[in-house]
Amino acid sequence: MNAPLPYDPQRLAHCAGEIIVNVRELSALGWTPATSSNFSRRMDDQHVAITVSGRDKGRLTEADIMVVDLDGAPVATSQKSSAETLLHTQLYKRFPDIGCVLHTHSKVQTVASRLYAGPGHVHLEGYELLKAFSGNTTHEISVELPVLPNSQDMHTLAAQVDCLLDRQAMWGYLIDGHGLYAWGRDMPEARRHLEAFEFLLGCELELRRLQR
Ligand SMILES: CSC[C@@H](O)[C@@H](O)C(=O)COP(=O)(O)O
Ligand SMILES: [Zn+2]
Repeated sequence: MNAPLPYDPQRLAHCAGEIIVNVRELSALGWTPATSSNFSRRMDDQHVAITVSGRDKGRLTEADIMVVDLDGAPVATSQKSSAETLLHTQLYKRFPDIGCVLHTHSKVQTVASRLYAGPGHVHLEGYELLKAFSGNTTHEISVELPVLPNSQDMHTLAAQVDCLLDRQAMWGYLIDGHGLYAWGRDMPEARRHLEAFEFLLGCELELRRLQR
């Protein structure tokens, strides 16, 4: 007889459903080219539903979502989780109220990451849409979106993210030449943050083009 699962399978089905529906829409926008991007949802205080590595994110089914623990180790499966699992689990481990992490590779995000890698951040100021980030109530603020150097070593990247989180509150970061990470307490909040970053980065790129 199989050992009982250490998590609630109905909770996994719910989280997988949420990921599949939302990621299909993000993919239709062209934000997940060539199997890139990864997505996760907290299931409980010890388990995370996350995309299996290498899958076409525009065609996810329940078989493409697996469970890892907060250290990123697979739970009750031999599937291989996202190559960037550690960047998800570090956020769930650090912030018990974070419930969803979304990572995409849109062209806007990738171009912006290249242009702002030098300064190491994108300065966003004066936009009404800054109110899309939870905690902000006015356009009269500024948000610094960090840009980290890319690495294939997730421990190096995670250490850089931890350093930033020690210094500032944030809802996302860019990785140079790579893409964007954004998160929130649940799927709608994470998605709102992701869409707000995408829109604001698009505005900054457009302004640079017009001011040339
Ligand atoms: C297809 S290149 C992109 C990958 O290297 C990676 O950055 C990515 O976002 C997807 O990796 P994955 O292991 O499928 O989660
Ligand atoms: Zn990636």
